[in-house]
Amino acid sequence: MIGVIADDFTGGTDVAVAFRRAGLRVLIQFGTQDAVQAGDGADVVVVALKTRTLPVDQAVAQSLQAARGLLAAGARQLFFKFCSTFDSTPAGNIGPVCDALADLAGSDFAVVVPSSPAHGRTQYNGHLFVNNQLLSDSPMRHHPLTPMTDSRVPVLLRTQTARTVSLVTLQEVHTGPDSLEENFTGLCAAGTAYAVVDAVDAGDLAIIGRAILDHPFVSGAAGLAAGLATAVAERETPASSPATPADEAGNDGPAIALAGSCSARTLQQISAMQAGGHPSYQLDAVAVPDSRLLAEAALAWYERQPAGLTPLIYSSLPPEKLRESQSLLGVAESAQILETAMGLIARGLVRRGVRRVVVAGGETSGSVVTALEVSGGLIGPEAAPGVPWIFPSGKDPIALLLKSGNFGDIDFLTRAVSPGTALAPIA
Ligand SMILES: Nc1ncnc2c1ncn2[C@@H]1O[C@H](COP(=O)(O)OP(=O)(O)OP(=O)(O)O)[C@@H](O)[C@H]1O
Ligand SMILES: O=C(O)[C@@H](O)C(=O)CO
Repeated sequence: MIGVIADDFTGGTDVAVAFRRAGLRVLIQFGTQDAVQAGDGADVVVVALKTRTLPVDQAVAQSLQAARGLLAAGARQLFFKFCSTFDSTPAGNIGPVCDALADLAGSDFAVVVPSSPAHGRTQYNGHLFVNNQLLSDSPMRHHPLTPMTDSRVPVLLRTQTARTVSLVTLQEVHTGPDSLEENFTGLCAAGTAYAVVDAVDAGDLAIIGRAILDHPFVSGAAGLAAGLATAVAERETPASSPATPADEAGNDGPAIALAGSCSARTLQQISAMQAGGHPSYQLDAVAVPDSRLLAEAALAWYERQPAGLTPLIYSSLPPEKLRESQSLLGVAESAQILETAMGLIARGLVRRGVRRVVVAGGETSGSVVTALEVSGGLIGPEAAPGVPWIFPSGKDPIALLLKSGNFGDIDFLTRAVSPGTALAPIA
């Protein structure tokens, strides 16, 4: 089994689905728990954490706890999933977490591969590109928590670790898996702890995947997972077949869309659902600044809806209205009221028989997952690149779709709530 430690929730689902695409059986667990549940014959277990912007010592401690759980559950290889835009600061957390996990795995050499071509992230001569733009020229340079103003991955990593970092170029990758493996052995013998490896497409990542199949510790984004998964599927028959409709029976009942993201794409997806005739209900925290009352009113509205048309409950506002709401209630306060309300609503809806819960927004997803007491589940079909259905292992036979604010095309929400979509990929 490969044990993955992801530094955020949506990164966890992204890496999980990259493994699943190659036919592997993948489980995801949200947060560290007493023990990692490897279930019956999982090929990959992902522990999704929220450590990306925590203080270094906390990020290291949580990552180590997750990794120990994965090793105890039988992981033969540890994979640290960081963001494909190398989201971090000079203090970390990628370098310190890699140092700690490498030591735990007894590894004195590891690859570092941010390239994720499916998301438009590629690396050439150590420079990271986002949709053909240098990382430092991309919108990531304005990120509020981890502004990325240098595109040179080896340089970024050297500020975060005292260990030796080397670059392996695309030309070296193109020599093929056997000579790449020899290259890695030589680098390791010469004292390199981390090889930052170039890759611009899936073929490059498949070569790297073959060369690192037996490394005790590797690090990278979902692109590396795809390359590794290809190599695993070539060498081994997956321990168990991927999720089948039979595994997922019972998940195709009534659906709901819950939107808390105020991103431009989510606003378009909400309009598309409304234009398609789906009844919709807006949570207004300014009029009713109380989570419980907001939730009760929304659930009462839900009970009045005719059967057959999947409703949408949302709090999303366009930027100027959002600013108004935030200035009246406070940024953190309004978010807290609405996130708590969404959690209560999700719980009330599942009690009323809803079986497919589609959520837009990372923070909103976090509060729904917590309110539904979802500790993890089986990764199912992909609704959009990097957005898989999740079939939680808990008591309720539900299917969850957690969508990052900007992910998916305009009709994504409409398609996601259509009957049958949890059992088959959405076209
Ligand atoms: N009407 C509103 N007034 C104030 N805050 C709101 C309103 N609607 C939503 N919010 C808050 O805005 C935040 C949106 O964050 P969320 O992570 O859910 O979406 P996102 O940032 O677009 O998604 P992602 O993190 O996946 O990119 C949440 O905390 C939510 O509660
Ligand atoms: O690697 C990525 O870009 C994503 O999986 C991610 O980490 C989102 O936060």
